[in-house]
Amino acid sequence: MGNFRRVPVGIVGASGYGGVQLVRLLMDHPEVELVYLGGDSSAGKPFAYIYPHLAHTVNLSVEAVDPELIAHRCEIVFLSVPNGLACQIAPKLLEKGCKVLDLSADYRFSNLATYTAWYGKERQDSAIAATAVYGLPEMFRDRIAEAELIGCPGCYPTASLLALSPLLKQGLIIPETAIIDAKSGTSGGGREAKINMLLAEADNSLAAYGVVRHRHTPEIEQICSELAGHEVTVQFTPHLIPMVRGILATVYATLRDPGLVRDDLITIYRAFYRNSPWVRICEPGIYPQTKWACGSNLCYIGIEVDPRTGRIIVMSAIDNLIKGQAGQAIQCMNIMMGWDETVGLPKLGFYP
Ligand SMILES: NC(=O)C1=CN([C@@H]2O[C@H](COP(=O)(O)OP(=O)(O)OC[C@H]3O[C@@H](n4cnc5c(N)ncnc54)[C@H](OP(=O)(O)O)[C@@H]3O)[C@@H](O)[C@H]2O)C=CC1
Ligand SMILES: CC(=O)N[C@@H](CCC(=O)OP(=O)(O)O)C(=O)O
Repeated sequence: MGNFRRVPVGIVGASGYGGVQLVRLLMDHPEVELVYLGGDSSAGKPFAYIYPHLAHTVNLSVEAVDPELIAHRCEIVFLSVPNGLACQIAPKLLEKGCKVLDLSADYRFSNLATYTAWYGKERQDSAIAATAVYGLPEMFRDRIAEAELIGCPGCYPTASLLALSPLLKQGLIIPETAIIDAKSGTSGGGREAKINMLLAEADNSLAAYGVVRHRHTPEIEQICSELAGHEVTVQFTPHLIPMVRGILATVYATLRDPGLVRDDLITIYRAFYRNSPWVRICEPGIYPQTKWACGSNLCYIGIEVDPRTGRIIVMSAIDNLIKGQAGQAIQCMNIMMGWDETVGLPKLGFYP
């Protein structure tokens, strides 16, 4: 046998929806060994007690969060905790030499004043935040490869930015005309009990929320501005839809060149994403469904052009818990470690 060694990894927030996806995916990842699970109210419980369906594969218990102990055991740490906590844990782990992937919003913003304005928390870690890289591999693969700290994107920003990026980077639309109409399943709200996520509240109903003030707006605008090379504002409206997993973002924007037709745009998107194994551009006239992406790390993109209005309509479907959260974090880990970015990630969804 050779001297093959699996890299020890840990998850803080293992009991949550992001945490349980990470556990499932990392247990099957050929390059890593899951050695630590951390949490707050679940600390002290066997993971199999929280998720009995994984009892036959996971024999770890959830432990209290002690950065000293985590850094002693792990080389890579995933933080899947509510906003405002990772910025208290990550600096200690980085100081001890860990690579850190934060699934919350704490390290997504290059300007911490924007974070404080939208998340209401003052920060003391600006030097460390300045080293963080936004974990959208399709846009920032080279930076991710060099990073020690990743601020993984939100689920809506992932779907929205994969739809918008080719248009902004290549100057194909008037940026300020971009409208993002997005729908999410209820797992986007996490496992913690909330009244609006009760079956009786969410089922058989559909409504917008966070209209003109959802905190993903500045995150989407930050990346759009970087891609366009100037300050961009977008209109973003999220909706809660009665299903468990999935996001569909439908993006509308006015084309600069009204002569462009659907097939031109499909060719442009295919070229843009030719080295991105997790983005699939649909055939002409095919529009993606969230069900296609369910359980996989894929983002499906469908494209249409309306010659009457001069608008492009881009439809982007992901699994919010995989490409929108845990899968994308693992994709980033693969890139940071120099592994193929597809390793250990599901290529096929569940259908129907
Ligand atoms: N759900 C989604 O679709 C997406 C979520 N995100 C982000 O990912 C992060 C995790 O989300 P999600 O999995 O949905 O959340 P959940 O509510 O399902 O889980 C939250 C986790 O955080 C842990 N936690 C809470 N407080 C503490 C604490 N003080 N110390 C240690 N652990 C703590 C909880 O542990 P315990 O049970 O032990 O208290 C639990 O495991 C969030 O920042 C979220 O915004 C990002 C993209 C998509
Ligand atoms: C349906 C639902 O509630 N979705 C969540 C988004 C989840 C997410 O990506 O959150 P973070 O940016 O905080 O990581 C919301 O709208 O707040």
